[in-house]
Amino acid sequence: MAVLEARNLVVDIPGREGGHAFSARVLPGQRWGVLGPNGAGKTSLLHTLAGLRPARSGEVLLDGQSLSGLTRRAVAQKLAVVFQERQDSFPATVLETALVGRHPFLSPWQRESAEDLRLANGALERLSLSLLKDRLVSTLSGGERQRVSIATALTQQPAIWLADEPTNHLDLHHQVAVMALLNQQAEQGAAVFMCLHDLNLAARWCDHILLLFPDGELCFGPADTMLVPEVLERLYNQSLSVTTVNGKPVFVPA
Ligand SMILES: Nc1ncnc2c1ncn2[C@@H]1O[C@H](COP(=O)(O)OP(=O)(O)OP(=O)(O)O)[C@@H](O)[C@H]1O
Repeated sequence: MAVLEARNLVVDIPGREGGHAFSARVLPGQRWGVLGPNGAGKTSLLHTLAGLRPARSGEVLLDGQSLSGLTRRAVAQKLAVVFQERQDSFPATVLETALVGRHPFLSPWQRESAEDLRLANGALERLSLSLLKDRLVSTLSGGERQRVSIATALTQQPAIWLADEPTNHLDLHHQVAVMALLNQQAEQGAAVFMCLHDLNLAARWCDHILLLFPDGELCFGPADTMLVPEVLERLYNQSLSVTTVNGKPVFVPA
C-alpha cells in the first residue's frame, strides 16, 4: 500500500497564467476520477503526479517522500502510469511488452524470472489477451493495445495506478471489465487515480471526483457531492438530463 500526496501543487500548463493549487492525499482503496473538458489539464495533472513533468509550484510526495528526490525506478516500484496513447519505439510482442512491467524490479542485466513470467501471463489472461501473447503489439487493434497497456501496469503490481482514460478505445464489455479490474485493485489496497470522459463510468466506479475547469479552477470531494448536474453542465458547457439506475446517476446530453 502507498499514499500519493499533492501539496499545493500547481500544474504547469503552457500559456495559462497562474494556476490553482491542488492539495490532497490519494489513499489506499480510493478510486479517484478526474473529469473535465478537452484541454482542461487532466493529462498534465496525471503526468505531474507521476513525476513525468515538473510542477509550476508545490510538490508531489510518495509515501511522504518528495518525488523529486526519488529515482524513477523507486517510483515505478510503487506507481504505474497507463498513458492515453502509447507509441512503441521498437517491435515487441504482447508478452514482451507486459514483462516491461517487471523492469523496475530487475537490475539492468537481469533476466525475468519464472515468477515475472507468471505475473505477466496472469495479467494477459486477466485482460483476455493470452491468445495474442506472441503477436507484435504494432499489429493489434486500438482496443487490444489499450488492454496491453493495462496488462503491463497490472504486471507491475503497483500500489498506485495513474490511468489516463483507461477505457479509451474499449468496447462496452471491455470498458466494464477494465473498470472492474481497477475496482478490484482498489479493494485489494491500491489507490486508483484516473482521467475519464465518461460521466457514467465515473458515477458507477469512482468514490472521489476531481473536477478540472478550463481556467484551471478545480474542486474535488466524494463522488456524490461532485456529480451534481448544474456543476457538470458548467464544467462541460453542455445541458444534461439525469436519471437514476441501480442507485447511481446516469447522465445523458440533453
Ligand atoms: N508540451 C506542451 N506544449 C504546449 N501546450 C501544451 C503542452 N502540453 C499540454 N499543453 C496544453 O495544455 C492544455 C492541457 O492539456 P492536457 O493534455 O493536460 O488536457 P486534457 O484535459 O488531458 O485534455 P483531453 O481531454 O483533450 O485529453 C492543453 O491546452 C494543451 O494543448
